Amino acid sequence: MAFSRIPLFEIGRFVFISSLVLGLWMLSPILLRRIISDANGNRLPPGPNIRYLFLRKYPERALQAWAAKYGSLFSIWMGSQLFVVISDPHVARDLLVTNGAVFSSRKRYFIKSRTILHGRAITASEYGETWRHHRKLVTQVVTPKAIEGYIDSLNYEAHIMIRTMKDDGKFGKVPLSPQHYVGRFALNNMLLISFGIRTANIEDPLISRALELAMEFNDLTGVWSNPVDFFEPLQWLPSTMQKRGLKLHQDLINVYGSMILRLKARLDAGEYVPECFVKTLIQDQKKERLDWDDLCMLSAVFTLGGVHSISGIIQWFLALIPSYPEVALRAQEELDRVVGRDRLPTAEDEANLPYVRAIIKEVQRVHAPFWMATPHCTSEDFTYDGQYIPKGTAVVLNCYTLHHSSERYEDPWSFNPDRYVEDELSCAESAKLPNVMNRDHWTFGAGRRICPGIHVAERELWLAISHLLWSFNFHSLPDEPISLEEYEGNSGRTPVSFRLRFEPRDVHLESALKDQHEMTYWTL
Ligand code: HEM
Repeated sequence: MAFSRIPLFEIGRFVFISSLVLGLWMLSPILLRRIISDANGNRLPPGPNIRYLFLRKYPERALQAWAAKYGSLFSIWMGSQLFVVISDPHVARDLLVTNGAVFSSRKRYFIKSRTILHGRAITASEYGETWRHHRKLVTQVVTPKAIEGYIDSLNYEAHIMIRTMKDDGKFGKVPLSPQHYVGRFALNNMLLISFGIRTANIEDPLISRALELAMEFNDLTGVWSNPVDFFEPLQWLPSTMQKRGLKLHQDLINVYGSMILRLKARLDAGEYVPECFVKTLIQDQKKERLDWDDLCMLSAVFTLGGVHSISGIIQWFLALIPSYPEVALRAQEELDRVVGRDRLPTAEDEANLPYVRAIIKEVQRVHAPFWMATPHCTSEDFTYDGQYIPKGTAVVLNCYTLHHSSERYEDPWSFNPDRYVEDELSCAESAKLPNVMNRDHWTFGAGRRICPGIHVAERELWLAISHLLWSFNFHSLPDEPISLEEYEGNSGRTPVSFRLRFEPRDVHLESALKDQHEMTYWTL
């Protein structure tokens, strides 16, 4: 064998030199921080003098410690990629909003952008014409006006969620894991907007399949979780992550692409197809110059993006609420006073229920699903307050630190809905406040890439959480503690699976739901 003829000495020398090169590269920030500067000698924001290859679990804790040490704007290398991390509301506004023309691109992550999404799906698109076009296509189906057109369906899905939880929970006798029920609620809403359909019943196999794909997406697309994203030589080698990414790309096409083809066949045959996002995409395909990858990735990630995020926040609410019976009680008193016990709350009731609204905002603050938002990327060199941020730097919004700042929130580590009880603004309105210290939270990101689904997300969260509070008392199980520290997922976070008993508050639940049955709008 040729290999056996290489002297041991040569192998040892190779290992020694490679380790030395790698070691020097890992420590190169010591030097780079001294030599990288703009024309006026402004250096990079401060930060650790070592390159990291990844931070897999709970990266927000490291961000919190680094923000305390290096300040509100620090820099860090993940492998070959330079990041800056924003941990202050004023810096977030100055960079992401005021200078949005420079701070609104995306880094081309190897796993998320190149392997799974092929650079498509809005979230992975670099800043420019294509992104603008695709974002416009999405935005028009989720404007407040568009939502009014399907608000009854969102309301209906909230009723059905409560109904199935009541029935399967045998009136509070059988403990339930809420994941599947709230996941279906969020999925049905997105399926309606995207394809004009809903899953037929709680056993529909599409629910488990869609939730599985959303979970896999969250696991594979952590901001700092994959060394292969930041260390290029690994990209030339086959790896488990790449294999999973390729499979996920194919699975998304199999599930969502096949639905697109069926919808297109109906259109081609001149059959009735309800107004929905995918119908618009197909009809405008030529005008918008959308290829097959665009169609699949736009519709798949639009649908999937609105599932785990919304279902995650509802699950965090349910994980928290048994520990705060006084909060549930006060919300229920408010609901009973304003809505009464003859019907479930509707979207119109929201303005008259400030405490329920405050609970939702507080859950979004203490359990934002994306502690690091989705990193932006600079498209030009920029100098901010004497600190140089080169073109191509990835920019992380450190929501964990922002949401636990004692300058902005009194007693920030406690769950206290009262802090929002006077806040009459929606999250979308709050994001536009000129004084950022009054902004409610940063859960939906910031600037030109702020979540375009924010209006529909707010509507859904309101309906789901107000319906749950109106309907049930929530009981945790004595032998099954619920962790509020750990979570699943690397990009979007959801609580570790838990069970509760959902006990109907009284007999009124049964009569309020008596006309609510599973139905089908249209099938694909
Ligand atoms: C509670 C639910 C949701 C949360 C917390 C959430 C959060 C986020 C965040 C943090 C971003 C990145 C923003 C940035 O780059 O600054 C984002 C982007 C995005 N979200 Fe959401 N989202 C939610 C629901 C939805 C829904 C329901 C939809 C679809 C209707 C949606 C579609 C998108 C899309 C397409 C992007 C990419 C925008 C771009 O890159 O320009 N999201 N979301």
